[in-house]
Amino acid sequence: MSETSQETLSFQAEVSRLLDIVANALYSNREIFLRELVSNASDACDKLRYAALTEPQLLENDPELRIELSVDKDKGQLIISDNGIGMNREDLVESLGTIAKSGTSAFLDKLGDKRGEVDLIGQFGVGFYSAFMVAQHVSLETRRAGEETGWYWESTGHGSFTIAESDSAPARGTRITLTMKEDAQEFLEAANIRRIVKTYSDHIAFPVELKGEGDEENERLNSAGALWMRPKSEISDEQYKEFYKHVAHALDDPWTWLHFRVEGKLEYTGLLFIPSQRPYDLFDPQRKNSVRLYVKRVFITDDCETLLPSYLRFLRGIIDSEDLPLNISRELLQHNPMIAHLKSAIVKRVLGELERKAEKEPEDYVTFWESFGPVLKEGLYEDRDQSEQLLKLARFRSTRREGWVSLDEYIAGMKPGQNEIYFMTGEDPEVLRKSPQLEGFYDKDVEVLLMCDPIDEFWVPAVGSYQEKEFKSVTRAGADLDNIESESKDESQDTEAESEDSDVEALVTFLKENLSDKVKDVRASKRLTSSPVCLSADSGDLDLHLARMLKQHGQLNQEMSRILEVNPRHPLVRRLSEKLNNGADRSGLEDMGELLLDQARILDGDLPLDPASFSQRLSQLVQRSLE
Ligand SMILES: Nc1ncnc2c1ncn2[C@@H]1O[C@H](COP(=O)(O)OP(=O)(O)OP(=O)(O)O)[C@@H](O)[C@H]1O
Repeated sequence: MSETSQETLSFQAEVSRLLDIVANALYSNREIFLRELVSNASDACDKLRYAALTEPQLLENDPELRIELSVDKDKGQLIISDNGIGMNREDLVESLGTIAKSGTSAFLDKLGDKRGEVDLIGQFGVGFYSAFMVAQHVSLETRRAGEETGWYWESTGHGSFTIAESDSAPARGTRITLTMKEDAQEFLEAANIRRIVKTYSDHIAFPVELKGEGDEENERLNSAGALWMRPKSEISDEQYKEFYKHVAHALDDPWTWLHFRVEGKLEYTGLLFIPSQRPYDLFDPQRKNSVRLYVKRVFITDDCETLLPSYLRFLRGIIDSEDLPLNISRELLQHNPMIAHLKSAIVKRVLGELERKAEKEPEDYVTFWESFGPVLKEGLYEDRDQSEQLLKLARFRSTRREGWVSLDEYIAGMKPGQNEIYFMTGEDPEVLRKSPQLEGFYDKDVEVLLMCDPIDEFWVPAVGSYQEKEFKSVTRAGADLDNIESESKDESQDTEAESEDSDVEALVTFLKENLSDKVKDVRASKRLTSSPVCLSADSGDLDLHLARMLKQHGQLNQEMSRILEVNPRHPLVRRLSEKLNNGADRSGLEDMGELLLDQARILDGDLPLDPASFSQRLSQLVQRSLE
């Protein structure tokens, strides 16, 4: 390196934290560092091949792209070279000093002291930095294709790295030298290197070679060639899994994969994976789709926004087209009608496969749903053409079952006289289960779906119905249980209910007058069985949970006026009613009315309208009862 240009730079704070984790207690199988470095070298070759489509001279002097591993036992070094795209100074500082991934800080915070957790770090993928699991010193010489200046980079992984111009960098591409830690000498053994490459990197599309000693020829370690072009029968499950880890930069096993070839007017091959673990940034709006697009085996981009709908953004893998033009820009490619065609074909295939899984392996399907259901549901809102099929695939928590229920199962279990699909939204199914609004539904054994993903608030109104059955929120007063036949009750109970209603009529009128500025209406409730009161929304009004969510996010300023339902069968309500009918002191009853309303608000997860007055009223009440 040339001394004059040498500079020492600090790693971004997140990188330092990550390196600390990586170097100390990361994976039980450290050997995957080699997979990561070979994978990067292969990506670098892919990038060069793409760049050479428009600038063929970049490949001119050295057209055979390849990756070479060599060992210097005396120095305890493993060297990984590629003749791919290489890096210039900016690339080096950007790529090997910072982490561009969004949500890194949040991720590291989450990792906290659970440092050993392979699962978590595996979702994140540490790539190049995994070299520090086995190396005490990492140096790198590189020259970007088509550029004059070569660069040197080195670090021991503690806080900083050094960068300088280099005279000895390869003519093109990157050479990484790992000086191994004392306890990582085993990775200098040819037998181990052979085994590791065969295990993890056999599918790499470029030759991976082990440099021969002295005059010996290089030894080819992998099969090379695009894995997805081989017939399915020649690919083992292990090979599929390793390929997934390479394309997805993941450590988990895929939940399933689809490998298909389509011939005819448009020809393409696809190898798509559904991960088994939910990536940590699945809901990050910055997150990109990462199905890689190839044209005739040439990698084009892993950022073709129009190739997948965003509700399938959990997919990983490749699509390799025979028809797309090789030489158009990535931007123009996005809008090529063939991409739209590919997209709809992928959607059809993936949803078809999910339907098959749901039917044939329902238990396994549920594990998929638990990871990716909330994302798939975005499709209900975004892609109305698929909503029928997506609704078929959706699974829900419900009041009547422990596990998950499909809409078809729900409909099959509907009660005589029930025409609607009842649901309730909230944050936690267990809290919802105890909601007073559900009492009447429990009483008549009518199943209610419990929806707890934020997206549920949006797709339900957009979709409206399934199999001609409308979705109806139980928090709307309109969700009337009168029409549904009850198994436990007979006609005489209905007339009884009517007389109960008329008993509390005066109380209802009284509360209406007194609370007119705080509620829209007061009604004798048909649904409450054990709670004295609850709030509900009028049929045209915003659902309770949605209104609360919007308020939290500053999207709704005013308080929505609600309906107060009182339970005519509850002893407290009946007692109040009697008092009123017997001409009791009205001001005491007014306080009671206020307390009932606040109680309903609390049951709904809200604060009393005026906490100070609430507390005062409550104290007075307790005091009186003690006297
Ligand atoms: N051999 C190489 N040739 C050219 N560029 C490389 C090479 N190795 C790494 N890089 C650059 O460094 C970047 C960071 O690599 P790193 O392995 O840390 O992350 P990644 O491959 O982008 O993603 P992941 O962390 O998911 O593996 C790469 O995106 C690439 O730009």
